[in-house]
Amino acid sequence: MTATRPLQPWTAPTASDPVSASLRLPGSKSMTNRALVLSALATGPSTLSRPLRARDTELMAAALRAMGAHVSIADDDRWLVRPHRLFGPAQVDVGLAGTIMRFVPPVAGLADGQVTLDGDPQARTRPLGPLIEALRSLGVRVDTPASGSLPLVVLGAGRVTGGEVVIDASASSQLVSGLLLAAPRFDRGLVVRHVGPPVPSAPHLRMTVQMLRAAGAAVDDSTPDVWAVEPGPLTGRGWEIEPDLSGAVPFFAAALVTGGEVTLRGWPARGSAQPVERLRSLLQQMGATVTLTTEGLTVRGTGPVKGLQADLSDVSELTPALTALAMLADSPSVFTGISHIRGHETDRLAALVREFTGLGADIAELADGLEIRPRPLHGGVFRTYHDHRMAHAAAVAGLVVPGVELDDVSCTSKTMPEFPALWSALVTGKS
Ligand SMILES: O=C(O)C1=C[C@@H](OP(=O)(O)O)[C@@H](O)[C@H](O)C1
Ligand SMILES: C=C(OP(=O)(O)O)C(=O)O
Repeated sequence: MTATRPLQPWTAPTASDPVSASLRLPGSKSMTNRALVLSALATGPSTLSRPLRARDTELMAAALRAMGAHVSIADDDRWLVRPHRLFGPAQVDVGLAGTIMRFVPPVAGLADGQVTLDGDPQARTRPLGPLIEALRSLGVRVDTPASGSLPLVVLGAGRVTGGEVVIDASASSQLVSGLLLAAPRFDRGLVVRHVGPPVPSAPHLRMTVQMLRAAGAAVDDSTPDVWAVEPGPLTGRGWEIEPDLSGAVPFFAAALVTGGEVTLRGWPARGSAQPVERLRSLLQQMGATVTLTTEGLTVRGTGPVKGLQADLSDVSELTPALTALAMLADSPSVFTGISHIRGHETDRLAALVREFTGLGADIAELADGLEIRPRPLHGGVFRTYHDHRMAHAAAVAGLVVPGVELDDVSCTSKTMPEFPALWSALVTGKS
């Protein structure tokens, strides 16, 4: 729906020295967009401190505003949300954001009137059908094309009865998160039961439950694959948005491949909503040391990068950056549990294989993952397919492979518009 951005070709800078940086990175996309939704559904005003300002979050703010919420994002460090009765007609541009296309339709069901959602061409191919079916089974009227995806029209009745719903959420955890975030406002609350192959991204589901509880909702997630949300008010509150751990991973990868050191400042001393222990373990297995001090979260490269055999289903959005690391390792890697990332911003398994093969890599697609046997790479064109994390992967490889030419780096605006500048500063030692 939004005008297409002009492509921005970019040559990934090569590092001649180990990187050494202490960075303050933008806020978490996942936390910012959950906080915006919960705030719009609350009984009183909320603030978001240090939110992420990027395409995904600005479009979420616009979506909620289009449905009647008062959302002010003028101040970079403090966004304000004043809830208001939700109503249509409203037009929502989801861009390429999974969080908008999966979190907004249940909210639209609560609005009084028609809400139309559409997005980038690639958004129309991302899995949405199970959520639409779930909403229909709850009595929400949703019109879609025969493909069962975007563009869709939610004919909100101003209320949703709620009850119980069965869904196959193996294509994306966001199909469950979207239902849960709006569920306290359903007349009877909601029980979501997943039936099918495993739901990926468990830490994101835990984040959904944690943030719902922080907003005053009663949620029972004690039975695997079942989530029960009581009906009740959500309270307005002050949300402290943590720095984005997934966005930090390419910077940490830079520490590994150059034998340098990167500190992510402003990391919560304890109690993060993001899977930091899991990341720590993965990076340590690849040869890093990871320490948490009062300054922040520090990753150091200690020698050669080591290959990794890992099921990445819980942290699948890290696959592109970890694949770049694996390319530069001293032994093979196998990543499994990530068949669903074929439905991310692009088919990431196919895209990673195609583009790294073009740089000379030995990389093969598995039924549910990737196999990488490191060998010397060479420069060349690397297509990013509108996918911010493809750009991150190319940037990591480019640190040690001269001449990695991205066809477009503007896709990083999805979650970190400042990525090219921050990356160049990291490499030139000016961060
Ligand atoms: O809920 C969220 O904020 C997210 C959930 C995950 O989606 P999938 O379960 O589709 O992988 C993750 O990959 C995405 O980047 C963000
Ligand atoms: C899968 C991702 O995004 P989305 O929230 O659009 O699903 C991602 O950021 O890696």
